[in-house]
Amino acid sequence: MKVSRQLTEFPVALDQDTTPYGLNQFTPSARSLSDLNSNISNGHPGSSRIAVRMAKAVFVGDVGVGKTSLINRFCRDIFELNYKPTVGIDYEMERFWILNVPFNMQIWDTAGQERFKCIAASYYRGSNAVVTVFDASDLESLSTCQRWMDDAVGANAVPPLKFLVATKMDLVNENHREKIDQMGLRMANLLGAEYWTVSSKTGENVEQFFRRIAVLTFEMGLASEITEAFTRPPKQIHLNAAVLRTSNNQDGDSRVAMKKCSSCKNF
Ligand SMILES: Nc1nc2c(ncn2[C@@H]2O[C@H](COP(=O)(O)OP(=O)(O)OP(=O)(O)O)[C@@H](O)[C@H]2O)c(=O)[nH]1
Repeated sequence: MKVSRQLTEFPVALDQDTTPYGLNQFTPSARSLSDLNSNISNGHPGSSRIAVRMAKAVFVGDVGVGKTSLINRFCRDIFELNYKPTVGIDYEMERFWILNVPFNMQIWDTAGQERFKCIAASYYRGSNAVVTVFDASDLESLSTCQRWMDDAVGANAVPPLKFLVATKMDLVNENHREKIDQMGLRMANLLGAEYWTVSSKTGENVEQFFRRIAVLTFEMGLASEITEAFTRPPKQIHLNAAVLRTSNNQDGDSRVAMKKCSSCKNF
């Protein structure tokens, strides 16, 4: 069962750049990815005391290309033919369980309309993934993808993962698919992005696409934590309340002294 909830208030935009690796620097191994893929679900495997991990994905692209429809298909399993423009920005949170670890994906749906650009752009920071969307039945929307991607990625000190998504594939004639794929792939290569084709109307590839974002951002977060743990100075290791300090005395013995952490009331 998928858990989805919409917040009535926007949480504060993440202002920390927590992602140290971009797609170019970090290529997950096929084995670890398949392991993760076989262990990912949107359901609850049972209660867990493990801390919830979090990632932020931002969707950008021209007016009416299908950003909201894609998110709605995944989060609510609905599709509406009536076009309702996004005003400013919208937000969804989706819970995944990966290897029994709870993982929340913040999904930020930005407005394609130029007049909302400033509002939307203020939410680009702290993204772990940027998804640039174009309409496969209107290739003019492909030409603006580089600008959307550059703007969203450029707001992050740490490069996020990049995805280029062709929507409305149900409107594309079979004979044109190859041409769309060629053009989409060429643009994706230029952007350094992973390329996907989806249809929010039929649901084609939608679930797989979001799982892919979840798996890659989760794995990237872990890699980041591991790197941080191994590069942290060994002389200061915070263990909840205590600060353990290792010092060498003149005889070369290693001693461990416990010091009260300044922020801790009880020790
Ligand atoms: N046939 C078809 N129509 C789609 C698909 N995705 C979106 N649409 C239609 O395209 C129109 C625009 O979709 P939205 O999802 O609102 O587009 P958007 O990118 O969020 O637009 P803005 O909020 O203005 O930026 C709507 O009428 C949708 O029904 C699709 O996969 N297939």
